[in-house]
Amino acid sequence: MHRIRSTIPLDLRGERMIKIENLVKYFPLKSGSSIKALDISELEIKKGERVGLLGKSGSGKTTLLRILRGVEHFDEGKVIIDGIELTPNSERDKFREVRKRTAIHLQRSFGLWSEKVVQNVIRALYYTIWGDEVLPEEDTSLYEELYEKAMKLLELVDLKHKAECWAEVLSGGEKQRLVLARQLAKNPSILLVDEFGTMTCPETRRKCIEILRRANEEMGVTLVFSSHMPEIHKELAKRVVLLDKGKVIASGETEDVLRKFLSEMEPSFSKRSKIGKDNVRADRVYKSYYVIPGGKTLELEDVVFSIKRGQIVGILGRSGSGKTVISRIIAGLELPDKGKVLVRTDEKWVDWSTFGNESVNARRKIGILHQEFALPYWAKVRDLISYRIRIKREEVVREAEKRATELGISEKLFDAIYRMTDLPKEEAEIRLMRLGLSYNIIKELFPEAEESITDEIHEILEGLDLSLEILDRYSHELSGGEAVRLGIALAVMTKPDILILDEPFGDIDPVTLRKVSNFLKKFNSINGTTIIIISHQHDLVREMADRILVIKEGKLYEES
Ligand SMILES: Nc1ncnc2c1ncn2[C@@H]1O[C@H](COP(=O)(O)OP(=O)(O)OP(=O)(O)O)[C@@H](O)[C@H]1O
Ligand SMILES: Nc1ncnc2c1ncn2[C@@H]1O[C@H](COP(=O)(O)OP(=O)(O)OP(=O)(O)O)[C@@H](O)[C@H]1O
Repeated sequence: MHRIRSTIPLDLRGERMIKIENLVKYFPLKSGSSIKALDISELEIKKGERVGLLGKSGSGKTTLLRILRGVEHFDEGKVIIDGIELTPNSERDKFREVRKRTAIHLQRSFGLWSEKVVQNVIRALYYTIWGDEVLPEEDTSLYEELYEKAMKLLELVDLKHKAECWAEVLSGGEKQRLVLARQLAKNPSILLVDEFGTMTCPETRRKCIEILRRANEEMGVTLVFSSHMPEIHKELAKRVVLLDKGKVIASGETEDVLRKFLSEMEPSFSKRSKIGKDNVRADRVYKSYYVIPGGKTLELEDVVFSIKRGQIVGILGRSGSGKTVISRIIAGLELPDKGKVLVRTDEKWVDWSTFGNESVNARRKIGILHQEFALPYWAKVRDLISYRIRIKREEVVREAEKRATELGISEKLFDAIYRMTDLPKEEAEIRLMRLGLSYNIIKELFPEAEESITDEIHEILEGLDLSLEILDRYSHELSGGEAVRLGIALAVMTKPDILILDEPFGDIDPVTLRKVSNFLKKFNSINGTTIIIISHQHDLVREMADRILVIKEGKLYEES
């Protein structure tokens, strides 16, 4: 291991909180082989330290955090966490004990209750006392006491104003802060945080950094976090540990470790795509959401813009400003309350509010990566690719239309069903249920069949720095960054005319990110694809985009 000068202040060189010795972790794969995810000979973290974990996607950060949380078993070595020694043969009780002393905030996984925001925190507070996430009866003194404490935590994470909202309707960044409030409610000795900054706007990110710093300084919580964002390490870490293929290869002062890591970055590709005619138009779009209780959550007013073929357009705005909503309106997955959104594919303008064959044809040319995308857990990567190719292929759609006619499904209903194929499965299920249908209708209309994985698809995977070996893995056998890159691959491999990427950079380290942004710029240059990117990584969006649109207080502005 390369030791870099450490600047931990003397007063923090206190008692040991975590000690790792000769830790080895393998993941057996369904295919029969296995992956060595961690191989750490030695690592020690003191009580009260703030340690940042850095490393390329797949280097083992999440696995290490999960082991420290007591939810992941390992194969060799010893890990001592707050005085509790874990080995591969430790009894379950030991792992349970570790879980009582730690709290974790996982990447893109919110695990929230389908209840009011404040009740989510009340449950976490209840857990600290009784070890179960129970919601006490309202109108009891216990409920009131926990309510008051929960409101203080919500104030700390700047969500007091959303206390009475249902958790589902929070934006990505708001959910992230709610998760932080829930973890702090558990009053842990060690707080483990996996990629908290990626789905939040710079302002919320600064707030989260402040929350974590205060939890560390005022509550004495030892903080171990992973982040792909150099600025988060600079602002929050007292020490950075660099992982590479499961090994600790450097540990020490933030600037030094970052410099070592970033030296691997490839040069940026200069984009040179041809810009064509308009192919997206928003005409005086209005959209608002209300929730009961909670009131108005969004009011977009008089949104007007057009985008040309071949342009890369970034959409920026604070957390909760409506970026995801706009992207879904562009994709025809939400309809405006007033106004129109039109897209042009195959030289024809299609208004998403008119259901029918033309909109089906346009949908074939749309690629979308959702912010809260989740790959089906048990699916093999190869099968996910086959499905995505089929669902956008013209002959397959024409066959599906014929089957729909035989089943008495109208052209308009077929379009409504086909739109669901661009939504995450859980959401599609809910929407289909509202139409009186089940998800089986999609399987019936689009029967499974194996597609060949062409050289072109191999090139896409490799361009996104994904090894072809993942084709035979299951989606849950991928790291967070590998899953997002697969998500991008699935969105681009059908060569859409319009590609919408909602937070595609979140879980990716800067070195891999450069490869991904270069890949997208080359893809845009070669295919003339219109790319709409929503991301809180503002510098990168500005570097890639031809234009920037900003949403502020319900209005959309062109940045000059
Ligand atoms: N179906 C819905 N019902 C009620 N409110 C909603 C719904 N969908 C979104 N909202 C609200 O609209 C606002 C904007 O949400 P959106 O997800 O577009 O934000 P965002 O700008 O993408 O934020 P982030 O950067 O945090 O992801 C939020 O306050 C959210 O609570
Ligand atoms: N459940 C699993 N089954 C099989 N392999 C896994 C599993 N989870 C992770 N891996 C593999 O173990 C290695 C380490 O993964 P881990 O998620 O710890 O990486 P990471 O550094 O957190 O990556 P990222 O930055 O992409 O989130 C990767 O090669 C990954 O593919």
